[in-house]
Amino acid sequence: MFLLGLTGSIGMGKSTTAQLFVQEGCALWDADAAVHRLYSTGGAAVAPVRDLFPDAIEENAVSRARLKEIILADPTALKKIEVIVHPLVGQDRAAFIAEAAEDIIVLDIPLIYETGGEGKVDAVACVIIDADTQKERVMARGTMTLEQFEVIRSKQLPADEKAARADYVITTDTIENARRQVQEVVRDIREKQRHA
Ligand SMILES: CC(C)(COP(=O)(O)OP(=O)(O)OC[C@H]1O[C@@H](n2cnc3c(N)ncnc32)[C@H](O)[C@@H]1O)[C@@H](O)C(=O)NCCC(=O)NCCS
Ligand SMILES: Nc1ncnc2c1ncn2[C@@H]1O[C@H](COP(=O)(O)OP(=O)(O)OP(=O)(O)O)[C@@H](O)[C@H]1O
Repeated sequence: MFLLGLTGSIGMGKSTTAQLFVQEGCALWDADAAVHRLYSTGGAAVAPVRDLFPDAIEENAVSRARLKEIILADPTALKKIEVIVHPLVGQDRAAFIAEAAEDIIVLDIPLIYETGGEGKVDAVACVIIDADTQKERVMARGTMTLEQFEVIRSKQLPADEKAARADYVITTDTIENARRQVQEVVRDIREKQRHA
């Protein structure tokens, strides 16, 4: 079993590329999706977030809209939320890995370098696209203001630094190109595993 970390800056194409790995027969665990589960009604992050930021709770779930307002108003808020969320995300990931049967498990982890996660995987693939396209794509989603996008981006390691540290770099200019690169990565890993 091979653990491949998939990372990249906000809006550079992690989720889209992750689905291309699934189409090549890889299992996928998604850190952002784990956060969604943790924030939803009954999720393990709801009570600890409520203790710190009661205004972030709506109908017994963590409201991302409220959380974004809080993060924008309070520069220390995101760090406090991360202290709650990241250990819970780690537990979710460990449970997934223990269950998976595929030969390659892709772990979609936006903050793999920022959180020291690279030591827990066998290799890292990083998606990359130029900064103008990144901004256009994030703004086109309509889920964040430019200011919110800049806050998040400023907390992330620069994209070129991530790419320089990664074992594989996937350019997300078109889907077809990204798919070819994903197939190449999968072929390389399966080849190496055969010789291991
Ligand atoms: C800031 C929040 C409310 C924004 O929610 P929203 O639904 O608008 O965006 P989403 O969760 O899809 O995040 C978009 C992208 O922002 C980036 N991002 C999210 N959290 C962080 C963070 N703490 N530091 C840096 N980048 C981050 C990631 O690239 C992510 O893919 C939300 O991301 C959050 O609660 N983050 C804290 C938890 C966390 O650290 N998650 C990161 C994965 S473990
Ligand atoms: N290879 C590609 N070719 C063309 N468009 C792409 C490609 N990959 C991603 N995109 C587009 O870029 C946008 C962002 O992609 P995606 O949601 O996969 O990014 P992400 O890195 O997962 O984002 P986030 O960090 O915010 O979770 C989407 O609109 C998607 O359609």
